[in-house]
Amino acid sequence: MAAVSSVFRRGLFNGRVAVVTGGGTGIGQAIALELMYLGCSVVVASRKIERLESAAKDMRSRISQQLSLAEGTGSNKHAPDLSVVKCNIREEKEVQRLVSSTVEKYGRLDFFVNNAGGQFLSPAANISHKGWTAVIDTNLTGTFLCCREAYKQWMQENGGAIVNIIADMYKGFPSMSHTGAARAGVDNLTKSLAIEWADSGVRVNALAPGSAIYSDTAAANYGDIDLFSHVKESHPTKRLGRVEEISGAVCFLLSPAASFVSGETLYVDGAGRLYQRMWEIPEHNKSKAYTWEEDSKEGSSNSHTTTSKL
Ligand SMILES: CCCCCCC/C=C/C(=O)SCCNC(=O)CCNC(=O)[C@H](O)C(C)(C)COP(=O)(O)OP(=O)(O)OC[C@H]1O[C@@H](n2cnc3c(N)ncnc32)[C@H](O)[C@@H]1OP(=O)(O)O
Ligand SMILES: NC(=O)C1=CN([C@@H]2O[C@H](COP(=O)(O)OP(=O)(O)OC[C@H]3O[C@@H](n4cnc5c(N)ncnc54)[C@H](OP(=O)(O)O)[C@@H]3O)[C@@H](O)[C@H]2O)C=CC1
Repeated sequence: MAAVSSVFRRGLFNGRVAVVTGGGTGIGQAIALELMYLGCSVVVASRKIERLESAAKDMRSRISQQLSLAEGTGSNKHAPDLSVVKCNIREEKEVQRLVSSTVEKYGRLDFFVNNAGGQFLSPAANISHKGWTAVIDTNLTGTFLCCREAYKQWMQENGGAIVNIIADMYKGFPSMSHTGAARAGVDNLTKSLAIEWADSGVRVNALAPGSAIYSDTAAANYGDIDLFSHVKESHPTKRLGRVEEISGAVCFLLSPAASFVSGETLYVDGAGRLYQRMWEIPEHNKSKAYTWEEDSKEGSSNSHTTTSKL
């Protein structure tokens, strides 16, 4: 049984309740596991209910084994609970039900982690309207709906903390322009909500994982294209990131250690955004320099008369 651990102190989140969208796979699963390890009950939500339920079964075993080992006993009065909810974050009513059923079941909602998301590789010129809409609806609108419902149904009156998982779109996102645009939208939404909801005691932050956090499900999304090996070679660390390197940072943002951190985007990317070359530009001579010589030539479309300059 694979281990679960944390650099944070055990019991840090005892009695707390979190929703983690996309919490059955990859990064979301690690976030859910670390929160549970720290005492938080978690609701994981996504579309594929069978995969989610099977993941939850495995997660419960891992956590109960880990907690028993750590306590040196088979029982733990703070044992955190794990629930699954089928939810497509693109559907407003499903998001409303996700939040209402969580509040109904647990009587509170302290943390909301907007992790669900994704995209496909494509040059911008080939993205269909439907494909663009699918990615924007998932990553931008879905995240907005989750934030809004968490706030309206619980956090407005009771406070809380939200973390929005975005992506490394610091320099644009060629080959995934739809997700770059959506995540930049969430980056900005995060700042707006941090201000609008400050008077309710709600902190809202974003976390941008570097483009190299390996999980089988993340890799499977790209079929035969070995995206992660490609990224690894051009990464300053010369390795891939691990899901627990993201979950620890999410736990930090949710914890009292970040009580004065809001409206921030934390890049967890091993400096990848500062270094990575992510798009090959073929040799070409299409970039024409502006020169005063050309500009002032008789008949040039850019030439100005003295009058027009005034
Ligand atoms: C050099 C670059 C380095 C990049 C590094 C990588 C960094 C990022 C890593 C990650 O994010 S890993 C996580 C990956 N996980 C996911 O992406 C999972 C979630 N993804 C999805 O659910 C889909 O990708 C989706 C498109 C967001 C939604 O899919 P869904 O199944 O719900 O939509 P559909 O209704 O099937 O499709 C709608 C529409 O979208 C177009 N489309 C979908 N997939 C592709 C594709 N592979 N290629 C081209 N176009 C696609 C298409 O128009 C679909 O409509 P139809 O044609 O099917 O009618
Ligand atoms: N891995 C990486 O290198 C990076 C990842 N990210 C982002 O991190 C997040 C987690 O990705 P990762 O764990 O790597 O990849 P995964 O593919 O494992 O995770 C994506 C998760 O999102 C869920 N999901 C997708 N669409 C929806 C939807 N419409 N409604 C509800 N749930 C949905 C999926 O579940 P289901 O199919 O059951 O709905 C799945 O659990 C994503 O937002 C991803 O884009 C960002 C940068 C880099």
